[in-house]
Amino acid sequence: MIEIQNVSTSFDSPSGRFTAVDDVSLHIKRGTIQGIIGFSGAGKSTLLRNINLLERPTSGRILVDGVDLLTLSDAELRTKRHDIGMIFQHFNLLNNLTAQENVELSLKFAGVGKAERRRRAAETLEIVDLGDKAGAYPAKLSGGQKQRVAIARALATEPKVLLCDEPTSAVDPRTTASVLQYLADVNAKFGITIVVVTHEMNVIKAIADNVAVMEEGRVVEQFDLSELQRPGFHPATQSGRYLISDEIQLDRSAHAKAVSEGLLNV
Ligand SMILES: Nc1ncnc2c1ncn2[C@@H]1O[C@H](COP(=O)(O)OP(=O)(O)OP(=O)(O)O)[C@@H](O)[C@H]1O
Repeated sequence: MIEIQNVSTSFDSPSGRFTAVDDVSLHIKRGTIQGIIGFSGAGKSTLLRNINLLERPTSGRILVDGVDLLTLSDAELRTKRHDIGMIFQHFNLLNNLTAQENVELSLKFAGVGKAERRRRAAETLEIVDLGDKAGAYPAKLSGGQKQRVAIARALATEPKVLLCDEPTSAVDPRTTASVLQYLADVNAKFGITIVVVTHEMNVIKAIADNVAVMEEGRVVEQFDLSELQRPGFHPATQSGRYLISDEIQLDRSAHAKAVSEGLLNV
């Protein structure tokens, strides 16, 4: 589904060229929830932003559904990005628009007509249980509600991939569980492939199928969440204490059902 091949991303800095992502290769299977974890500055957000070319890699290839994004024209890339939704730590909603209008805006950019925009935005807000907040401005919403509007906005164009950059870092622990539950449900219901960047292992443990550990721009280790008890983890994984974090309890029955029915091939 997502093939990250030998991707490097460098920036100019006052002290010279700085490599934020250093020769990373990662294969993310369709329908899985892939976690990316690491300390601050490890390159996680840059790698995530490489996937939709919000940050263009300096070298390497990014394939989404077999399409090499770096070969696309600007117009082709704009169209392809409708398949790749994204949510951010600080929600990135427009404060002068209502929840409904924020969601409609992404549909407008996707070229959807006015009546259809209205219908689809209302429908998508229902998915995150915010139908009753459609007319509310962001200032009147809690952090969790804002993130749910952001999820609705990302889902409105019916993406195949959802990129999540620290989706729960700006909300309290109880709201974290609720936001993660919506992400888990969206994955199970629509088979959307999700990539979650976080520095919190309990987030990864709650929803991810696989995790990649980043350190200094490199993926130093990848493992399946079922392997947590095995010995021999990389020092970065051990020093991050990623193996012993607290648990967040979610209802994963929809996920288990989707796997047993073959909707999700994890
Ligand atoms: N546009 C940019 N220009 C220059 N340097 C950048 C740019 N974007 C990121 N960096 C640098 O690249 C490194 C990796 O940043 P990145 O945000 O990807 O890390 P991260 O693991 O997501 O960290 P955090 O958890 O703090 O968000 C950092 O040192 C950062 O300062």
